[in-house]
Amino acid sequence: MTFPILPIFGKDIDNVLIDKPFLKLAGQAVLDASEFATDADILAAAKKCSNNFKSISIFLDSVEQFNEKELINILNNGVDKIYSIKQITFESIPPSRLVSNIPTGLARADDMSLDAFSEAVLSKLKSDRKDGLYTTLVVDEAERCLGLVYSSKESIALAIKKERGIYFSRSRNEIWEKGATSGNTQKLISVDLDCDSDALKFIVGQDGVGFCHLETESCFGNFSYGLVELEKTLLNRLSNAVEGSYTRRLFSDEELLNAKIKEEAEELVEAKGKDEISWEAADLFYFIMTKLVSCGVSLKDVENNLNMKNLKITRRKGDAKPKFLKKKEDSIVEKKLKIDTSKDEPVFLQVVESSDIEGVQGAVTRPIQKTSEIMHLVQPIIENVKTNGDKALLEYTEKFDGVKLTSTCIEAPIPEEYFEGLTDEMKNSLDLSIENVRKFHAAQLQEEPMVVETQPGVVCSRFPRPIERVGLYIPGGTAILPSTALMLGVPAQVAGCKEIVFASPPCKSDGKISPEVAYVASKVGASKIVLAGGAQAVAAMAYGTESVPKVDKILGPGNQFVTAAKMHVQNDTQALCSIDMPAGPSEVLVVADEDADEDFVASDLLSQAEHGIDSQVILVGVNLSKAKIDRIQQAVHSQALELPRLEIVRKCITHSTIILCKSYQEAIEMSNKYAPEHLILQINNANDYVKLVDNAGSIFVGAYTPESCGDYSSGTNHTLPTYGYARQYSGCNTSTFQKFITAQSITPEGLDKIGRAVMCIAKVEGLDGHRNAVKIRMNKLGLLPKV
Ligand SMILES: NC(=O)c1ccc[n+]([C@@H]2O[C@H](COP(=O)([O-])OP(=O)(O)OC[C@H]3O[C@@H](n4cnc5c(N)ncnc54)[C@H](O)[C@@H]3O)[C@@H](O)[C@H]2O)c1
Ligand SMILES: N[C@H](CO)Cc1c[nH]c[nH+]1
Ligand SMILES: [Zn+2]
Repeated sequence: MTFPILPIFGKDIDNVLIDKPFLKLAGQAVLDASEFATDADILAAAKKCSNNFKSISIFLDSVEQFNEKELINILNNGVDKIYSIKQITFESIPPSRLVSNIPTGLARADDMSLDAFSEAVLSKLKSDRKDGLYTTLVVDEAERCLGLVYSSKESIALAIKKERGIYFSRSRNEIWEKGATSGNTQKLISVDLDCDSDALKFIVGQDGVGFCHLETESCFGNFSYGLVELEKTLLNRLSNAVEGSYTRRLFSDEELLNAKIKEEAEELVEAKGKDEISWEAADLFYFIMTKLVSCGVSLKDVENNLNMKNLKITRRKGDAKPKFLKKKEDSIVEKKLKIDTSKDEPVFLQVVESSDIEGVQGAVTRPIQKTSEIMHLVQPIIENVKTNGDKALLEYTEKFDGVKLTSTCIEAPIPEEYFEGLTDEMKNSLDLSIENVRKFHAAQLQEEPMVVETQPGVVCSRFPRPIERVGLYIPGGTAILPSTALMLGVPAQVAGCKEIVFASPPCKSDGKISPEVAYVASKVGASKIVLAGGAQAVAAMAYGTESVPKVDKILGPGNQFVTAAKMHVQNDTQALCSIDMPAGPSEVLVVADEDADEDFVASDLLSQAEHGIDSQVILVGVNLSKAKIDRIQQAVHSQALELPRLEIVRKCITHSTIILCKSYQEAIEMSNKYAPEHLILQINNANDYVKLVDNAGSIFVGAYTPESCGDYSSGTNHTLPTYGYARQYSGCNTSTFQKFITAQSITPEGLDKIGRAVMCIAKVEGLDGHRNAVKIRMNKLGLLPKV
């Protein structure tokens, strides 16, 4: 702050500013404390000043006028400095804030004339230019540069007098009032001198289209779209937004706006990585700015507040309020479960009645990010891999998986070192699982063509062909999944795919793939293992790179980045690549009745909860008593505490629920609506209810059928549709690795049977070429009457 005048105000500050508005241009003010009785009076005056001045200080004759606590209070509430002739030092007050030397330029505001004010500025200025002018930087209220101009002593005096942007035009050699002809005028807000007093800074409020004669906001073009521009847009929308628009809805529905702020804040909390965090933060800023504008609070007000907080000399401890650290229902549940929470925070599921429509809606909402948001994050990754191939792949592996590799793939035959550490027990377990999966998938293989004679002489057939080159994604972010390798590799082999490529993120510690995944890869005849994960692995297989072959279909589960990338490439005709299904974060819905074993129920819920924080587990209870619910919650809690992935489980459980139904029928309907990846029936006569299931990836029937068996060894596939896609997708099966070709063969007799129908329909479609292809043949066969 180098303005040469520091006006000192007494109690009558308002009237003085009405009489002498030019004083505001100093941008700084001092309050004479001798005119105020208490620290509260000083702060009230300082608050009033804060609208007009960037900096406010206090002048004390004697520091003893206030005690230490009061001085701290003054400095903690936006006062920059306390000037005091008689000095005392306090340990808790920095010497830079309690100053004994009286600043230069201090002058009584009520005695100050306009001429004296201008003269004080002009006498301080020196010009280093031949024409005697002063370089003047013009900035807006957010201190964004509008342009560079020149001022003369006369133009400065006039600018101060009229409080407008008035400069000296070198081209016209005359005083120039900005906007006098264009209407793009400027209100002068404050004037600063630079460190050696040879240049000025005018802070102005710019009216009209902007500062530049080319009608841009600044002489350097328009400003980029940051918070200041967002504020302008929203202010504009506040007065002009069309009825029915989203912004209008937000302005008029406070509850919706507040809910969006909470929602975006939560998404920001959960966001990871620079891109995702900046994306979520931008969303949050949007809703916050909407709230500010709708409440008449400006960005400047917020900045003033930040400034004030920055001046605090004592700070609060900053702990979060308990309600944000613990779930609201904790206390009830603690009582109910009688859990010693001092040792272990309870792991419990929310409970809702099926009649609570909103509660159920919340319970069955999957904790996933909007596809559009994830797409925005994966698209640049895909484009980069498409353009830069292996180089980009290696860079992303270093960035996301923390491994610096020199080559992207392991080629078959996989070198021995990759199998190190594989025990016989593990090999036998994998062999048993592979065999069961092979049996079940081989049984699905249709080898003979299907032949149907639809009319005498019209033979239609259909036969399968393997998809030639398949890319199998084996997740490896939070857990290494050799079971997924076999669930995908075995049916690919059974179907007869010619090239099987595996992709999986490499292990952080040694940059390798797990020996179990390597073992399965060699058993199913994979030609390569791409050491990469996420969107980058999907892109590499979809488009091919120098080392990764382009495949025809990509299969396999993965997190939201993997799923979004699969969906992107399948929509890109350039990739010419299909996918199996959106198989995202694991989920389970367990239907249990009063007779279900609570330990079994809890273990099934936890087995999927441990997959990832974005997994979801739901228990649909049929006529469960309160005591039963408590026992299930207790079992979930005590089993969870023993799990190594407890922290993941805890997060998953925060969006997992028990829904209470009144009948088996209602429970199955609830499940059909949710369309779970896995449905577990732990109810009496479970088999009888299978026929009522319309939507589910895979069903586990009866108390002794844990979902884990399907995950590993029984024979069914564990790559299954999630997000509710079980409504329209099947889980992975042998036909997922095949396509079907149809063929037909027609004899003259057959042509006689269907030819007229073909001609008739072709005619109505206006496709005479089609009609002719039949007509010519039928004519030659003498099947049509001569005309
Ligand atoms: N539906 C099914 O059939 C099925 C089967 C098995 C597993 N799953 C699910 O698969 C998922 C596996 O997820 P995972 O994370 O453990 O492994 P993953 O291999 O799917 O994902 C790990 C990769 O994600 C990428 N990634 C991580 N953070 C990123 C970021 N901020 N930006 C861009 N990329 C990023 C990295 O490249 C990393 O290699 C789990 O949700 C699990 O529930 C589903
Ligand atoms: N349950 C997962 C599918 O949602 C598959 C899996 C692999 N390993 C253990 N489980
Ligand atoms: Zn599982």
